Amino acid sequence: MEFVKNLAEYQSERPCVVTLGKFDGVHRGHRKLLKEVRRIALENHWKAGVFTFTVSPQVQMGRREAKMLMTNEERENLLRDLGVDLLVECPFTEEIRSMEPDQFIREVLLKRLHASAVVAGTDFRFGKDRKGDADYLLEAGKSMGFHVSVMQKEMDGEREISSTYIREELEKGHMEKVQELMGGPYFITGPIIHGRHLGHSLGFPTINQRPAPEKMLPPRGVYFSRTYVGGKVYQGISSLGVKPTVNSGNEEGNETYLFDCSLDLYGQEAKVEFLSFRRPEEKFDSLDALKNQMSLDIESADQFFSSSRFSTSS
Ligand SMILES: Cc1cc2nc3c(=O)[nH]c(=O)nc-3n(C[C@H](O)[C@H](O)[C@H](O)COP(=O)(O)O)c2cc1C
Ligand SMILES: Nc1ncnc2c1ncn2[C@@H]1O[C@H](COP(=O)(O)OP(=O)(O)O)[C@@H](O)[C@H]1O
Repeated sequence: MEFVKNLAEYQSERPCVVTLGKFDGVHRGHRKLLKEVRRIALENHWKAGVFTFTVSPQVQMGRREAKMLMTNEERENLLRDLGVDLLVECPFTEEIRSMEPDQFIREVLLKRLHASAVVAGTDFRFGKDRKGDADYLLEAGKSMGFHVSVMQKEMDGEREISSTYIREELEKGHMEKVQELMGGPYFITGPIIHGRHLGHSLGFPTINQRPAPEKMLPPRGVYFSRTYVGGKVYQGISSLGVKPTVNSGNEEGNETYLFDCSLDLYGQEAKVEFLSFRRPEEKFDSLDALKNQMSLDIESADQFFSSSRFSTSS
C-alpha cells in the first residue's frame, strides 16, 4: 500500500478509484464503501484509494471529545488488510478547509489522485463550509468525466451504523454489539511493557500495555479477550483499568493473562481484542482476595471460550 502524507508533493501515475472520509473505526458502513472501491478498482485495473485526515476534523475544531475508535496507525493497518492500494492521510489544514468544492475536486481528486471514480455515502460532505455533497459530486462527475457511486448507509435495524453509535455501545461495554457494528472485535494495540512483576507471584503473569491517549476505551473492568502476539493467537482474559488493589495512581492500562503461554514477551507488539465484558474493576482488601477473584474470572473465561463461537478460533 502506498501511504501519502504530503499531498502537495504527490501525483498518482495510475488512475484510482477513491473514497473519502474519516473512517474512524473502519466499521461496516465504511467497509461497504471499501468493497465498492475494490470492485471498481479490480474491474478497471485502477488503484483502490482512500483519502482521509490525520485526525478527525471535528476533534481538531474542538467539537467533540478527542477520543478515537482507532489510532491513525491502527486505521492504516486495517485499511491495508482490507486491500487498499493508496492511502492519503492529509493534515486538516486551513488550506484544505478553505477549498471550494470545485477547487477540491480539481486540485485534490483530479490533479493529485488522478481519480477516475469516486465512492461516497449519501450524506457525504466536502469543501469549504461543507458545501459540496453527493449531488454536487454526481454533477461534477458528469461534466468533468469521472464516475461517481453514491452508496446507501449500512443499517442496523432502523439505525444507521456510525462511529457515534459505536461509541455509545462501547461506553456501555456492549462488546458483542460493538463487534457486530464494526464488522470485527474492538481492539487495542501497543508494545508489551514492564509492570510491577506481581503477576508471576500471584500465579497469573500478565502482559501489560498502555493504550494510546487518543484511543477510546470501554469501561474499566475484566474482559474475555483474544491476543495476537509473536505471530500467534491466544485466548485469555484482560483487565482494563488502574489496578486499585495494588496501585494508588490513576494511569489506565491493560493487563492480559494469556492461556497456554509461558513465553517472555516484553517489548513485542500485541493486539488485544475485547470480546465480552465480564465484570467491573474492583478494589480488593488483600492480594489473596484479588487472586481468588482472578481464579474465578479465569474459570468463567474457560466456559466462555468453550461454549461460544470463539471456541475454535485459537
Ligand atoms: C483476570 C484479571 C482480573 C483482574 N481484576 C482486577 C481487579 O478487579 N482489581 C484490581 O485492582 N486489579 C485487577 N487485576 C490486575 C491485577 O492487580 C494485576 O494483574 C496484578 O497486580 C499484576 O500486576 P503487574 O502486571 O503490575 O505485576 C486483574 C488482573 C487479571 C488478569
Ligand atoms: N501466560 C502468560 N500470560 C501473560 N504473560 C506471560 C505469560 N507467561 C509468561 N508471560 C510473561 O510474563 C510477563 C508478565 O509477568 P508479570 O509478573 O505479570 O510482570 P509484569 O508486572 O511486568 O507484567 C509478560 O510480559 C510475559 O513476558
